[in-house]
This record gives sequence, structure tokens and C-alpha cells, in this order.
Amino acid sequence: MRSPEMVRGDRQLFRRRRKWVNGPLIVGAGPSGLAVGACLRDHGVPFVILEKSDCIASLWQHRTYDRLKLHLPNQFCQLPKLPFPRDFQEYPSKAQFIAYLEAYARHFKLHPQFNVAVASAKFDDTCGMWRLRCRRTETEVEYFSQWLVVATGENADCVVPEIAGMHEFFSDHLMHVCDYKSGDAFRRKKVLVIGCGNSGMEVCLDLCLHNAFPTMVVRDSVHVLPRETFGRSTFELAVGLMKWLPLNLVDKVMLALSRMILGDTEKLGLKRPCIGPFELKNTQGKTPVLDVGALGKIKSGEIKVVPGIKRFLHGKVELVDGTTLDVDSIILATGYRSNVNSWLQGSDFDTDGFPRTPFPNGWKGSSGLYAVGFTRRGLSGISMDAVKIAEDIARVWREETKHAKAKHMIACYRRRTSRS
Ligand SMILES: Cc1cc2nc3c(=O)[nH]c(=O)nc-3n(C[C@H](O)[C@H](O)[C@H](O)COP(=O)(O)OP(=O)(O)OC[C@H]3O[C@@H](n4cnc5c(N)ncnc54)[C@H](O)[C@@H]3O)c2cc1C
Ligand SMILES: NC(=O)C1=CN([C@@H]2O[C@H](COP(=O)(O)OP(=O)(O)OC[C@H]3O[C@@H](n4cnc5c(N)ncnc54)[C@H](OP(=O)(O)O)[C@@H]3O)[C@@H](O)[C@H]2O)C=CC1
Ligand SMILES: O=C(O)C(=O)Cc1c[nH]c2ccccc12
Repeated sequence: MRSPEMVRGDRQLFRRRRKWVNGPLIVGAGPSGLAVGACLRDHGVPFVILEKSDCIASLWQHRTYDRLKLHLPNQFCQLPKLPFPRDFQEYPSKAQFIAYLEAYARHFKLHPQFNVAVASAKFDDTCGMWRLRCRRTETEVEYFSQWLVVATGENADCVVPEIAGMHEFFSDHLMHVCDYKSGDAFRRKKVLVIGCGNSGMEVCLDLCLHNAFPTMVVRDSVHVLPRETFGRSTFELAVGLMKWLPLNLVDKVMLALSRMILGDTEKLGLKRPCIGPFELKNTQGKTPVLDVGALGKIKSGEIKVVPGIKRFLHGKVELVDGTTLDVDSIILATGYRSNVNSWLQGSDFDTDGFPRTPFPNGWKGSSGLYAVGFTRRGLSGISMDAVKIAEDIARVWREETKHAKAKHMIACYRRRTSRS
């Protein structure tokens, strides 16, 4: 008599399929995976893209709010080998960016395998290949490949902090910003937005524009810069200055300009970090806020700024300074994290799920492992990684296929000569 477990086990075994991939396996069909695919296509290298969601760029399609626009200008956000259409505004909308990515995938004939979640990946010494266990609805599929490109992103999982009383008192009125679409559902409501990065700021602005009453929690410090300085992108200006000046001087210039344009943000409860904005971004990945209007609403009092949270009570929040506020809903704008450690085995990634080798060399690991999109440099970092990864794989691919082609030609020649 076989136990139910055994029967289930047998069934799983029966359903597990194996696939040997000719060329690299790319995990993730966001901008990173698509960019690597496009560059490999350009080199004539075949590949397979595995994506756990049901579409390309799932972060952009399923986990961002309606008001979102890119906040760096066009030239820093387009992917390799296909520029944005000419009629794109300087800061494309989310809809435009998604349309561009769809067109990108079509143009390079990228056809990711959707609904395939990679559950584990490890390098198998015995066969000298990466072995990936994947779930596809009811089936388990095992993929084998000589190369593995990790393209699952810096924003794969949401950060949900544990704050006393939060789940107990607000479980029905609590969401992460990745599920927020617009302030429509929050009209006239008192909304506590936890976190003051770009998401926290922009959601507060959106809430204001929908007649809600947002309060933003700033537990520590934040750099706010104007999106534009003298009519030019602040980011572009900083990148220009970086060619001539060391980073700490660039930061000093940008902070002086920001103070001139925005005033003293510290007076608004937005203490600045000790490290400058671009150095902080490069060393710790903490993105400065590029202001698109939230600061004006903070100045006018429409967005309130409060310090850290001590605990939640029924319908209320108690802050570290002892004050208590009434709250209807909570939005967690507390950031994201990489998920690489939950599925990739090996030592090339650190405990935060980022490549151990520092920028600009983190794109290449050992045994045919690559990482794209972990430079903390947004979409322009992705493009840089993708070009290098595809060139590296293509070089080996050409060598190997040259040998294979030569072997094939010799075999054909031998067959012909032995017949005559
Ligand atoms: C709200 C927001 C706005 C941003 N705006 C800008 C901007 O204006 N300019 C800029 O330069 N950068 C911006 N960024 C940063 C970054 O450039 C983008 O988030 C970009 O989408 C990152 O691309 P990616 O492909 O590396 O990761 P993602 O877009 O997150 O794509 C990763 C894909 O991998 C899939 N995946 C994850 N785990 C698995 C698994 N185990 N198996 C299979 N598939 C898996 C996911 O479903 C996802 O589709 C923004 C980020 C956010 C969150
Ligand atoms: N228009 C655009 O292009 C946009 C771009 N983005 C990008 O998306 C990425 C993610 O941004 P975002 O979602 O804002 O995440 P971030 O990681 O940038 O910010 C998270 C914020 O949450 C705070 N936080 C975390 N845990 C707690 C806690 N327990 N209590 C109080 N505060 C907490 C952090 O504070 P602390 O610093 O103290 O840890 C920080 O202020 C960034 O690269 C950003 O630039 C996001 C939105 C719009
Ligand atoms: O928007 C983001 O998340 C980015 O990572 C884009 C970005 C890369 N480098 C920066 C420096 C300052 C502000 C934004 C970015």
C-alpha cells in the first residue's frame, strides 16, 4: 500500500521535465533581462528568458502607481540598441516606458517563458552546467545551461517592517506602496505614509492631489534635490560635473544649488544625511529624492512630516517623540530588496543578494554566472552591464561554435571520402 505522500512524490517525479538550453538562461524579463536578450540577439547567440510573472517588466506593469514617470531624462533610461521614440517627453510616463519595453521585446524577438518561477539554481560540477529548478503552474521543470544571467533586480521583494501593533490594528488598512495605484480610494482619509524615498514622497503628493491627508514618517534623514536645476536635469548636470570634479565636490555643488532652489529642507523635518547625495547613492544605494512637487506640499502643510514610529494602537499611531495621531490607513513606502539569496546557491552574491565584487566589475561571477541590474545605478547601470555580459558570452560562444562547426565539417569530409 503506497502512502499519499509517495503517490504525490511519484506524480511530481513523473511531471518533472528536463530541458537543455543552447546558450544562456536569463532569469527575469524586466529591463535587465530584456537588455541582455537584445544584446545577445545582436551577437547571434540563442538564449532562454524565464519570468515568474505573466508579462515583461512586471514591476512596471503590476507594481507601480499610475502617476509614475521616469525621473531621469531619456538618454539615461533607454536600453541598448534601440533609442526611445522621438516623440517621448523628456521624462516618459509609466505607460510610455512600458510601451517602449513591449516594442523592444518585439523588435529583438524576445519571447520570455512566462509563469516560470526559478525556485533554485546551482552549478552542477558533475555536468559542468547550471541546473535550475523551476515551477510552472503544476509542473516542475529543470533547466540546464552553461551560462546563468541573474536579472531579477534590486526591487524583487517588498520590505515590510515589523512595527508593534501594525498588523494587529491595521491589517485591513495596510498596503505596501507596490500595491498603490492612485489616491482615489483615500479621499478625505488620514493616511500615514511610512518612508521618505521617491515612492513615499510621490505617493504623498498623489494623495494630496486626491484630497486625502497624508502624513509622512521620516525616521532618519533624506536628501531632496530638485529634479531640474536652471531648466536642466539635476542628474544630468551632476553626471556632467563628475567628468571634471571628484564626487565629494560634485555633491557640495549640488547641495549648494539645491539649497538655493529649495531652501533649507532641514527646517521642514527633512534632515540631510552626513554623506552627500551621489556618494550615498554610489556607496549605499540610497537614492536621493528628485522632487516633483511633494516639497511644495510639505512647505504648504498639506503633507505633514513626523519622526519615527513607536507603536500602533487602535486607530492611532504613537511616535518616538511621544505624540499620538489618528490614522485611517497606512502605506508602507519602506523600500525593496533583492531575492537572489532565496534561490541562487553559491558564493558570488552577498547576504543582501548583491554581487560581492564591487562596481563596475560585479556583472561577472564564476562558472558562467552573470549579474545584470545590481549596480544601484538605475537603468543606465543596466545598459552598461547588458552590453558587457553579451560581449563576454558571445566571445566564448563564437569560439565553441567555431570548434563545433570545424568538427562538423571534418566529420562531413570524412564521411564523403570514406564513401568514395
Ligand atoms: C517605482 C520605481 C521607479 C523607478 N524609476 C526609475 C527611473 O526613473 N530611472 C531609473 O534609471 N531607474 C528607475 N528605477 C530603478 C530600476 O532601474 C527599475 O526598477 C528597473 O525596472 C530594474 O529593472 P530589472 O530588470 O533589473 O528589475 P525588475 O524590473 O524588477 O525585473 C525583474 C524581473 O525578474 C522577475 N523575477 C524575480 N524573481 C524571479 C524568479 N525567481 N524567477 C523568475 N523570474 C523572477 C520579476 O518578476 C521581474 O519581472 C525605478 C524603480 C522603481 C521601483
Ligand atoms: N519617479 C521615479 O522614477 C521613482 C523612482 N523610484 C525608485 O525606486 C527605488 C525604491 O524607492 P523607494 O520605494 O522610495 O524605497 P527607498 O529604499 O528609496 O526608501 C525607503 C524609505 O523607507 C524608509 N524606511 C524603511 N523602513 C522603515 C521603518 N521601519 N520605519 C520608517 N521608515 C522606514 C527608509 O528610511 P531609511 O533611509 O532611514 O532607511 C527610506 O526613507 C529607488 O531607487 C527610487 O529612486 C521610486 C519611486 C519613483
Ligand atoms: O530612480 C532610481 O531608482 C535610480 O536608481 C536612478 C538613479 C540612478 N542614479 C541616481 C542618482 C540620483 C537619483 C536617481 C538615480
